Amino acid sequence: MTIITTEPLTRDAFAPFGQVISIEGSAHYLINSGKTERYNDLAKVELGGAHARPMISIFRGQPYAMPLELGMVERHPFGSQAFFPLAPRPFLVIVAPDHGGTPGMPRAFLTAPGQGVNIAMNTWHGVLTPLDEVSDFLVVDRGGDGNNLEEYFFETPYRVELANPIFT
Ligand SMILES: NC(=O)N[C@@H](O)C(=O)O
Ligand code: NI
Repeated sequence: MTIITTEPLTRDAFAPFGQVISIEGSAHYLINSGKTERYNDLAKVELGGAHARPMISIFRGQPYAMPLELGMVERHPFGSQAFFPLAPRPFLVIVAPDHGGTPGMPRAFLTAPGQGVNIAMNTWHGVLTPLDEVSDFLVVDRGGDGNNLEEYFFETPYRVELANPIFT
């Protein structure tokens, strides 16, 4: 079983797969008579296909034990998909490049507390993967016509390991 070791989530490292959603390092400006900071336009929402519309949902995800057995990745051909944690806890973001319609070697990013991601349209990714405890996420993705889910099952699962133990 091929081992994938987690790496820290950074904007540069994640750029081929989407954007990092975070207050840290983001431009912002005051609104509401100076009572509110607006961290503006943090990610690129992509909506394709017929009758496309944005959807806002909340996902309550069960935690996954580590090391993780990764048997499948998926992608959404008609839209991006953003996950922002409603509690400042790390979670796992697994993505993979596309090689002629099938996923290449996956990468596993471990978020810092307060980081979320927007996975670009048609990008291979693992499903929402909370760690340690049940976690709620605000999700922005695409509604509309057509099948917006393509799954790929690996012949042999990967084993995803934490670079450093984060939960004691
Ligand atoms: N199926 C669904 O809504 N969620 C997945 O797309 C996921 O990436 O978790
Ligand atoms: Ni998805």
